[in-house]
Amino acid sequence: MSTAAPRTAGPDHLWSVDEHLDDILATVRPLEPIELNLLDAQGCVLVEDITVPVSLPPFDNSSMDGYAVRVADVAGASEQYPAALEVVGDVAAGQADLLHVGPGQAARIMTGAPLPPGAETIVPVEWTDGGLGEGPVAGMRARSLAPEAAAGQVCVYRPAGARAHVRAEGSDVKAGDRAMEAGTILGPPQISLLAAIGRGTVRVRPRPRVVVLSTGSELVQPDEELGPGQIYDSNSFALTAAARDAGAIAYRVGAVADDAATLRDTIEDQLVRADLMVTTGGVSVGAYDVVKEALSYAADADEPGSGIEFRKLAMQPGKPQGFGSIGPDHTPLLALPGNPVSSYVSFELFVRPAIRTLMGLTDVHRPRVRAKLTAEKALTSPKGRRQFLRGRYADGGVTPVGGAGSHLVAALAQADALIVVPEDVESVVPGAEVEVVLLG
Ligand SMILES: Nc1nc2c(c(=O)[nH]1)N[C@H]1C(S)=C(S)[C@@H](COP(=O)(O)OP(=O)(O)OC[C@H]3O[C@@H](n4cnc5c(N)ncnc54)[C@H](O)[C@@H]3O)O[C@H]1N2
Ligand code: MOO
Repeated sequence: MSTAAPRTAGPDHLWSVDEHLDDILATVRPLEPIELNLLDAQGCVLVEDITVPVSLPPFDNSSMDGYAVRVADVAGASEQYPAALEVVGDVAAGQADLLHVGPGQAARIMTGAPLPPGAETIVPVEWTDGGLGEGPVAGMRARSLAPEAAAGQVCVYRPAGARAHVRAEGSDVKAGDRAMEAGTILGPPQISLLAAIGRGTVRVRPRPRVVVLSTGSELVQPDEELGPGQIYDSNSFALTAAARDAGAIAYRVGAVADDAATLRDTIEDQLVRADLMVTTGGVSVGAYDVVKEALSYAADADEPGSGIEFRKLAMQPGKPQGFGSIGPDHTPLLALPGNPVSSYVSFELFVRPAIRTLMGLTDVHRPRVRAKLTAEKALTSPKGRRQFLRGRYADGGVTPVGGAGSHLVAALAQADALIVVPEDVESVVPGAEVEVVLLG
């Protein structure tokens, strides 16, 4: 059950970081599972148990290029007294018609090829003369150079015990075994196993589709000319990248001008491809703070809990925030503040866990560690605010980069961690232990 403050908390209620996060996580639900092609399921959470349909390996096969022989025929073989065997032909990987290896015989065999009937063990080619009669060889001649299959006689210089260099059927997994459990996150090794047992599709929770929309009439897209008073739109890029990093399929919508009707239309147009919407800017108390203005219409009296609520949080940066749901499908929407550091920190603390919850992941938060503060002077923090300063973490220590200003994107680009200064702490001296969020 959520410990979040009720939606009716009122405009003057100062929300804690935890209350706001709890409210978001109590609202956002994992997406419904779908069947996806294996590679489209990368990074997704499996929702079915996977049973192995066919053993791996499916048949006894050779782990070396060499000769398939009978144990007794090579017992006691040495360079001085080689065992001379009649070569009956080749067994290549994928070959269906297998030769029979009788007493005194050998079949030239390739790695991965089935152990032919009659053969009991494999002698690597390096332990033989390769059929050339000129002492030990380093390998076989390429098929392009010697297209005829092996024939004639081979001299074996070493004995081999029963089933040496044989990979037994089912030695990896057996038919009927549980290969993977629901809840597994599909990384490359898991995708490898699924493909190996013949699964082309799997049932998973899909990646959420996240639409990122920035607002502000001052914003210009990169590569364009800056006019007076204008700045480049960095938030929509930063947050689209962050959404992808969190596991989402992210769509960036370039900056929308500070006009409530345009913003409303744009949001409505985008809803069709969104499991989650993120906006930046326009949530403060200015006359042009258009997100607040545009989304205040969204509450639906017939749908308790719908609509976007704008709040003040006891944190820095990231004080003004909006959260709620919008549109016929009650798509969750997080309205983040416009200052670039504020929007990025807010994303890390609130949007990333929401995306990971939609994916059905249980571990939705960035890892946190304790670290020793390395700094020339004490850090200061406003009373009653949880502060998230940018820092660099290494070897159990953390060093602040840049100041507390929420416009400092150059310092943000140097940071790999957030230093957390709790609400009741106004100063942290160098050498003190602090909590650190690792940004990965
Ligand atoms: N009188 C008050 N003013 C402000 C308060 C307050 O409590 N009282 N809160 C401040 C805090 S804290 C924040 S954070 C900001 C939040 O403002 P908005 O969310 O309304 O954002 P904007 O006003 O649109 O922009 C703020 C700042 O960030 C720049 N910006 C916006 N979008 C982008 C973008 N996509 N890329 C790069 N930079 C962007 C924008 O130009 C502004 O400089 O409000 C404070 N004010
Ligand atoms: O909260 Mo604002 O995000 O401090 O700059």
